[in-house]
Amino acid sequence: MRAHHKQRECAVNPLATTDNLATNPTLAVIGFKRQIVYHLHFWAFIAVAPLVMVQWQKGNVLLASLLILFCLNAVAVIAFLRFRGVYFLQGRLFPTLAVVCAVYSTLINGHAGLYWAYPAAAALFFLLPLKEATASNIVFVVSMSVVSFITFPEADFWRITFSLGLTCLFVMIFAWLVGRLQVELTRLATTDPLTGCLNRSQLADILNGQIQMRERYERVSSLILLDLDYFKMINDRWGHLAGDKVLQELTLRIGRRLRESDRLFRIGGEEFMLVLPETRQKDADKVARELLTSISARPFVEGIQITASASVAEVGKGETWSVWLNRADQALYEAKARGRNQVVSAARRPHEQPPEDTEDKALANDL
Ligand SMILES: Nc1nc2c(ncn2[C@@H]2O[C@H](COP(=O)(O)OP(=O)(O)OP(=O)(O)O)[C@@H](O)[C@H]2O)c(=O)[nH]1
Repeated sequence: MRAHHKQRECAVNPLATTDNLATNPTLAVIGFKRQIVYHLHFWAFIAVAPLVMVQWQKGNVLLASLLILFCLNAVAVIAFLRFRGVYFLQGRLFPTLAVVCAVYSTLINGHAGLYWAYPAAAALFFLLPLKEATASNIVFVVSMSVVSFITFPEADFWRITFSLGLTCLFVMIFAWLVGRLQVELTRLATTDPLTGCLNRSQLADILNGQIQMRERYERVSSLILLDLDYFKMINDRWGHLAGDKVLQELTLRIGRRLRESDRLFRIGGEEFMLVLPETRQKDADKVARELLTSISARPFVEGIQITASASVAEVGKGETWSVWLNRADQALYEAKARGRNQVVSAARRPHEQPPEDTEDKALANDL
């Protein structure tokens, strides 16, 4: 029934994913974006570095200096990504310098500078968020139009304006579709298709996030494991499709009771896990009991009457996510063993004192 511990516990440095496989979809997307930034800066450096010499020899000191800045920024971005896993200056300098260099180079070098406007326009969509890239490109196309109007004959001005505008439009549509595809693929990879609950892919990350809140800010979260009782019998008696509908309705019933910040996972066939941020054991116990009541009180589709068992575990100090989950798992076994349709609170680890006790004692002393 349960195989949580197969999941790897290590947090992966997203940049390390240039060569390794990411352990969850979110890390895969971050790794993908970083690879784009990395390769763009690398190849831009290779292309632009020789131009520094060319422009210097031609006496275009300002343009050569801008290109040197461009190359230094490329080296810094690559180095920061490689060794620190962060963007140097948020990756903003490349687009700015690329646009300024292309405009200025066209102004002083004519067509020789103009050719660089096309890759610069496309690069903006790979480096900036879509809205920012679109706005920057509008400014870029307008600037290039003005420069073309000054530098070239009228026929060339129209050609440049339209061809550059069209290039921007095509890349924008492509970037927009890639963005949508990425959101859709992430959703598909992180959710269970039957119920829409989160699947196990982000389980470790979300539990680790709660553990960090506990360690850094003393914000205590709890988790609930909830498992339907004798679900096999439902499938056997009413069929698999009816079983599926029960799982879907169960998800709706649980969802109605949750807060926006709570997370609902389907971690096994008929086993669910709820992560309740900033919720102490006592309050999570109450939620679990209410959930069991909402499950057993009313029949499901086709009059199917079912109950569930649950366990509740508040995160303990110094616990890893697998230890935390394991405590909840043991308590769920206990709930099943005690006869099902009940909530069992996971035992604290021996050295931990429940904070409620301290509060209660203080209250007793006051009285
Ligand atoms: N309809 C349906 N059934 C599923 C799905 N996933 C798992 N199951 C079934 O869920 C049942 C789980 O059976 P068990 O693990 O024995 O659990 P149980 O019958 O609920 O018994 P206890 O948990 O001990 O109370 C199996 O019959 C699985 O085939 C699903 O997506 N849809």
